[in-house]
Amino acid sequence: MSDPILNDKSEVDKDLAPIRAQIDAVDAQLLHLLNERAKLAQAVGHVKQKHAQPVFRPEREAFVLQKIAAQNPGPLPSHSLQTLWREVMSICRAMEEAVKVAYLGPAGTYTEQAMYKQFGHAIDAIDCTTVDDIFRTVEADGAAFGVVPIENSIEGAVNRTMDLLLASPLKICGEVSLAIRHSMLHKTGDMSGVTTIVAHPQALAQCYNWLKQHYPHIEQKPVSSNAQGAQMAAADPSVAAIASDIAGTKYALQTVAASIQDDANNRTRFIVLAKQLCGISPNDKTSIILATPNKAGAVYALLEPFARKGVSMLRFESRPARQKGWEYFFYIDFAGHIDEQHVREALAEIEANAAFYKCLGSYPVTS
Ligand SMILES: C=C(O[C@@H]1C=C(C(=O)O)C=C[C@H]1O)C(=O)O
Repeated sequence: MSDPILNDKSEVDKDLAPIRAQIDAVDAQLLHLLNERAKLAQAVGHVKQKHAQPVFRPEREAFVLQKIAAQNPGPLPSHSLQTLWREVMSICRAMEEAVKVAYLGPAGTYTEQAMYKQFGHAIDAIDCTTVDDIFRTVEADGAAFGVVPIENSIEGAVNRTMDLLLASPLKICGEVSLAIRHSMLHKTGDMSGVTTIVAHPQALAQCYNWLKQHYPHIEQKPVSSNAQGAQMAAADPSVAAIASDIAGTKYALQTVAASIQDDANNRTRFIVLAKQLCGISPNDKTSIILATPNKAGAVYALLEPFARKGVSMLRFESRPARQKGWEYFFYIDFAGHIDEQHVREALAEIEANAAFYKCLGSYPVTS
């Protein structure tokens, strides 16, 4: 007697065979088209080389991603296609040259995730130990780009990044927003012998209530990155780390508890640093730093051209000024690009009246 399961299987195979043949044919077309695209990127690379132009053009990539969403006939969701296209562009870009990107390492940090989200994986990633190191590396041409955290939805601004932006000649040419989900990680998963929980101070703060509820008596120790904490936990079972599941997998740790951050909508925004300025994209924002004379109504008066010229402010942060004479530096993000007429006019007035003015750059908005 014939085996019904085997029979079924051959029935399934018979039904699948023609569809799989079509998939193979589509793959062959995709393969051809992807290589055609790569050859065009190579041709673009030659032109750029001739004119000494940068390989990575964030504004052009933003246009490509916008077109993908606008022309998408479905059923694939646009955001998935955009993720795919970022990788396609990354691979095509690498045909011109693999761009060097400095990030806050070691491997397994959220900054690494943000970097790959922005640049795709076909890059030359350089891990740095501090935010200062990233600025220095890009300033010294050790990398064309740097990715650093700038603000978290719970903890607010990353002060070191803010302070370095004030002094550095580097420009902002992109931003990345990432959902931050922390896990409690341990070598075996058995927390009974754990005496120390390590993480970046921001991660410890983002899990404050959860830690108080679950491990109130275990000492918390800040380290320079969550991935460094994960490395420590991998080497010592008396240490547990708070980091991403990606870091957990990278360092062969068990997840004791997932999504332990106090706010489910915990997000961090990262910026991309470079020496190059970014052209106009479909949707831009601009970052500036200002200081006003210390008198009543000065901030209001200084920013009035924004209202008059129809420029929308997106973010307003202040940092104490260390120099004498000014009380605060104001870090302002607003909608628009410095090459747009109304923005240029508003900024010219603001610059003329400010005690201090610095433009950090215009760059594509990303969600
Ligand atoms: C091909 C280019 O170079 C890079 C790759 C891009 C792509 O693959 O679409 C787009 C912008 C650049 O970062 C280009 O500038 O057009």
